[in-house]
Amino acid sequence: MQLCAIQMSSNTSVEDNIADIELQLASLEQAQQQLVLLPECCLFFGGKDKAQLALARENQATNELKGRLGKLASKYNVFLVAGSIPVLSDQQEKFTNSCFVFSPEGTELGGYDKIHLFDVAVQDSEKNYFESRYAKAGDHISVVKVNGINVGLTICYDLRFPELFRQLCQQGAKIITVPSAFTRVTGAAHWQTLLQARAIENQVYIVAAGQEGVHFNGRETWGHSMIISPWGEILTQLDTGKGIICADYQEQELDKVRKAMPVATHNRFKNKLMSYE
Ligand SMILES: O=C(O)CNC(=O)[C@H](CS)NC(=O)CCC(=O)C(=O)O
Repeated sequence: MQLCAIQMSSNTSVEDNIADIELQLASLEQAQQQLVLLPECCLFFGGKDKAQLALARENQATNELKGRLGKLASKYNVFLVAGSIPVLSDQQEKFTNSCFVFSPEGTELGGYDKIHLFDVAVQDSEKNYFESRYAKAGDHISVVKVNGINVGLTICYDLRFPELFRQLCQQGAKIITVPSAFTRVTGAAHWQTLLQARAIENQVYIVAAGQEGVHFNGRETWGHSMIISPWGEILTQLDTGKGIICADYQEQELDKVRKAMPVATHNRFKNKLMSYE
C-alpha cells in the first residue's frame, strides 16, 4: 500500500476546499491501493469565532460533509483519512474536532474525536488559542483497520502527548496519522522533531498532513507535511504550498526495525510505573 498526505491551504468555502482535494486526488496513479490523509479542518478553516460551530450546526441534520468525504473516497478509489471536520456534540454549544476514515467503497470505517485541545499562548498574531471555547474534547482512542493494517488516529496538538501514541501502538497501530494545522511559530520550533520522535520511539509509520499558508482570519500555518518511516527517516515531505506526497508502506521494514531493537518488549514501564531495580 502507498501512504499519501495532502497539504492544503483551506479557506471558509467548503466547495473550494473540496475542489482542491479533488485536484490532488485526480493526480494519483492507481497502480497501488492508497491511504490518503487530509489535514485538520480540511473542509473549513480560518473562519472567525463561532464559524466552525455554525457549520457543525448547519451540517447536523443532513450529515452532508461526511457524505461528501465518503463520495471522494469512492470516486478516487482510496482509503481516505479525512483530517477533521466539526461535528455538533450532544452538548449543543460545542462541537467535536473529528477525523473519519472511509473505504474505497465510501463506507465509514471509523473515527476519532481530538482529545487534546489547543488552549495555548503562542508568540504570533493570534496570541491566545482557545480551542476548548467551542470544541469538546474526545474521550477515547481509536485504531482502525485500513486495508488489513491497523491505523491509529490522532489530530494536531495530540502530537505532543506521547502516551496517546504509545497506547495506539499497544493496540496494534503500525501507522499513525497526524492531520494538522500547526501554527507557523510552534511548527518551526517543534513539528519535525516531534513527528520523528513519535515514529522512532514507537517504531511506526507516521503520516502527517498540514495546513499551510495565511488563512482568512490571519492564522498562519506551518505545512511541512511529511511521511516518516519506523526508523525515523523522512521518506518524503512538502514544505510549503499545496500538493500531495506519497511513500510506500513496507511492513517488512517495520518488522525489521522492531525485531532488531525490540523496545516494546524491553520497555519496563509497560503497564505500571515500575520502580528502579
Ligand atoms: O481552531 C481551528 O480552527 C482548528 N483547530 C486548530 O487549528 C487547532 C486548534 S486551535 N490547532 C492546533 O491544535 C495547533 C497545535 C500546534 O500548533 C502545536 O501543538 O504547536
